[in-house]
Amino acid sequence: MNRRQSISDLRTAHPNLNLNGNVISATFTIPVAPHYRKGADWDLKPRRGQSALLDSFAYLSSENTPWNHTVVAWTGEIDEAQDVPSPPGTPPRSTIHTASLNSLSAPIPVDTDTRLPTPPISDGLWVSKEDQHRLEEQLARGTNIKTVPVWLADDHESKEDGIRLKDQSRWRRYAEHDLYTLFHYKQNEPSDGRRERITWTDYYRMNQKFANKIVEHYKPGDIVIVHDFYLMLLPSMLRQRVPNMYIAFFLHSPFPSSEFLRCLPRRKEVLEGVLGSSLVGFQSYSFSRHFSSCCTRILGFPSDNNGVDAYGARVQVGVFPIGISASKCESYAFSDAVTEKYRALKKTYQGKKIIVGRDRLDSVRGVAQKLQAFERFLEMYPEWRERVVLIQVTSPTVTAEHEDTEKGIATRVNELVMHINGLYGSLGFSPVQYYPQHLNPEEYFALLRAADIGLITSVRDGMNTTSLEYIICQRESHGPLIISEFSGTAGTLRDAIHINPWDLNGVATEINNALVMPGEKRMAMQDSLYSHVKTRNVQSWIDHLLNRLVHVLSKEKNTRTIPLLDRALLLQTYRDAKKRLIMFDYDGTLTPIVREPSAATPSESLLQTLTALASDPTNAVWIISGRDQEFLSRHLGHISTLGFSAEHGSFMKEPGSEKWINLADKFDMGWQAEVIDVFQKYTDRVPGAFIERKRCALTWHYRLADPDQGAHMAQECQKELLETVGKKWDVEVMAGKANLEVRPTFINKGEIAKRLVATYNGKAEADGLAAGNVEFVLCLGDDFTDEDMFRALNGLPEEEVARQHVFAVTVGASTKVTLAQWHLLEPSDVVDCAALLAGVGPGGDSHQHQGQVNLAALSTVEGQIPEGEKY
Ligand SMILES: O=P(O)(O)OC[C@H]1O[C@H](O[C@H]2O[C@H](CO)[C@@H](O)[C@H](O)[C@H]2O)[C@H](O)[C@@H](O)[C@@H]1O
Repeated sequence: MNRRQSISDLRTAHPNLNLNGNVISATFTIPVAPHYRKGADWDLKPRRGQSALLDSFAYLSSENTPWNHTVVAWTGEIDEAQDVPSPPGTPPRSTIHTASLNSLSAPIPVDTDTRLPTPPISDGLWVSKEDQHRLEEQLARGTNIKTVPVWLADDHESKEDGIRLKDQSRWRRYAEHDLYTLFHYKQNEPSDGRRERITWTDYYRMNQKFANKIVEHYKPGDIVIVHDFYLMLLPSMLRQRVPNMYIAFFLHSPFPSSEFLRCLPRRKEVLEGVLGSSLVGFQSYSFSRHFSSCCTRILGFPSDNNGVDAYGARVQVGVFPIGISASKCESYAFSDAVTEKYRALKKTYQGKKIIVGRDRLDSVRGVAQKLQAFERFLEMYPEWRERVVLIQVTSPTVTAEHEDTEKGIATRVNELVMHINGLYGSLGFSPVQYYPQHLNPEEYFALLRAADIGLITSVRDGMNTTSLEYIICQRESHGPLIISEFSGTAGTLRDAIHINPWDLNGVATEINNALVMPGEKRMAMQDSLYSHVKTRNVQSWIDHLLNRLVHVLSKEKNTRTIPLLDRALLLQTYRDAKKRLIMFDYDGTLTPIVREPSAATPSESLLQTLTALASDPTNAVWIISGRDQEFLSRHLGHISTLGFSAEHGSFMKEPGSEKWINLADKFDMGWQAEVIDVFQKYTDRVPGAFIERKRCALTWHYRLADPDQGAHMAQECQKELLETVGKKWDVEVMAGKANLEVRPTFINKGEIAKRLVATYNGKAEADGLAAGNVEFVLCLGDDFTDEDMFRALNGLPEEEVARQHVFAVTVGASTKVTLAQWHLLEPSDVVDCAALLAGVGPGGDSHQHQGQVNLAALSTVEGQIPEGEKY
């Protein structure tokens, strides 16, 4: 079956999706490290690390999948190549034009370059436009992974004829200093925000430049997979620009519990950024559970084990442990060159058992714990002294950001090695053989084959490639794998020996157990691990992630995404209308949701905007809220030209009038006492919960309670109310935003919306309004009580209001399940739009007269937000 056929099969299987077969992978750096040669072809070298991810890219780019694959990534730090330039068009010796999989993604960093690194150029490296194009060409055609580079530089450094690259590592600073650290449960010093403001701005702008590049290349039907903690804002930035884009996010690193994530000052932005995806993937179940629980505890979004309800849309969360390219690893590990080195190693260590460790020099890899456990082992089991050697290879850490902390670790590790060798070594033998260096791939695989035990003691990691490569290398000798339970990989390797690296006695005991384990048991364990690594390889990982995304997308209840409100169309319709009706919900629409209901007060710019809008005699402006009269009168009552509907339609107050009309006065309120009893029972059980007593409706709030307990008890309470009060009285029990509300069924906001349209249609010039029907209806709301208004407006006959004159707008995500036709993201956008109509500036000043607003500039391309507007 060829590619085109497979894609057409996919389309047939998912007719509601518009898949075109393209996959864009957004990852931090391009698969190769480019070295600049002014006026000549770039020198492209293999990039260190991330072998599994790069293998998945190579696979997606190959003929073995139905996908047409492109990688979008930053060039990485660029330095100048130091060899003699070749004439343009002639590939230099070291240029990777037909880079093989092996050289691009060697499991051990391959660094054939022995030259000293070029010193950084203080005023930056100037790269001409022509040379930029040359690299783009080389990456598009010259490698086996089609790559589109993102050029990162300050705007004032990007000129028409080229780009100046200065302080290039700034683009990784926030991710590596703040996110990487915290995600691995390491705490930075508390911050006064000054340093962070700069690094965060770079992080934000870096994500934005990725979004620009992807949107530039995007075609409807493309799938975008965003990788790792460098790009956590990207999913939402893309969603804002192209609401119906198919987006998945995969985190390669661990994800911490909410108790830890809370320490991050930008925790909300980071979580919200990821929630722009339809599917969020993690290495292990505990990381996925932490993420969902952070969304609930930090953002207040309901969640369960399978996903998060964010802004009214479902974001699925899943577990996809990454694998390695097992067959590539195997053929390399059992090549003649490696076998030769393996034999040499075996000879050198004849009569000794070999324990092997290969880690990056980073405190989370647990090298110090490993050495301490090994020392304990030699102490507890003296019979093994001089008969066991630990060969520990430690590659230098990659980031300059952690240089200081990692220097301390290097010293500690050296001290431990010397201490153990001093204690248990002799002139002719050192029990710890320590190699702080990069190994070449042949030596690395030979070592993994020669070992009798693989020992991984990381205190935190997402996925551990060495453990998987070790399993492949032990195909014939069946050496057990001892792995830390804190490694994301441990959960998938059930037949490995799991240890707690903080329990030195436990690790020592397991080393001994592994050494004395009978051959049959070792073989059985190895068989199971080997077949796991062979089948759960990197190819099946990416297939699984993509299949799951397609499944999630096709099962989405709401395959319709709603466009961002077209402000130009809104303003034009507003200007053309002679009679207008504008209805605003309050909480979550005009003011953001906050922890305490009493704290949701209107901002100064909101008050000025509402005053200006309602003072236009052509406008009827109403606040239609679940709030009571007292709250609305206290905060908005001084704007006499506003109309009010309180408690979900129970009370009304006309513009200019002082009198509230009770629409529920004929209704028996006997139900209230019964509801209060039930609410009280749950309030007693849930610390932080409280009852809001209004004149008619009653609300039970649990936003201040533990989110899990609150949500669970709200379900119980709702069930109880439906079975008791709900069976006796004609009342509705509604689950709102961290609340439960009860009100008479016949009263709702939809009835109010219908009533207002009918009333204003009937108003004549005598009432100060133009004769005839309303010619502009704008209705904005955020929760499901506001859906009643949208439903009512959608159901009105054309004779009452023309369809093109109605703007039903929900506040939330474009993927929200709603009856509205448009969306705005947050209350501040609502205030901006209202200010636009009222002809006042965002601060409430009336300098921006209606006639001066440029309609064309307001137009949106599939919901595009102009760059910088949201920041
Ligand atoms: O119809 P609305 O104007 O949207 O009012 C609905 C309810 O909003 C209030 O509660 C909600 O907002 C609070 C402030 O942001 C928040 O703390 C609470 O968790 C939300 O449920 C209000 O207290 C209720 O009376 C309204 O019915």
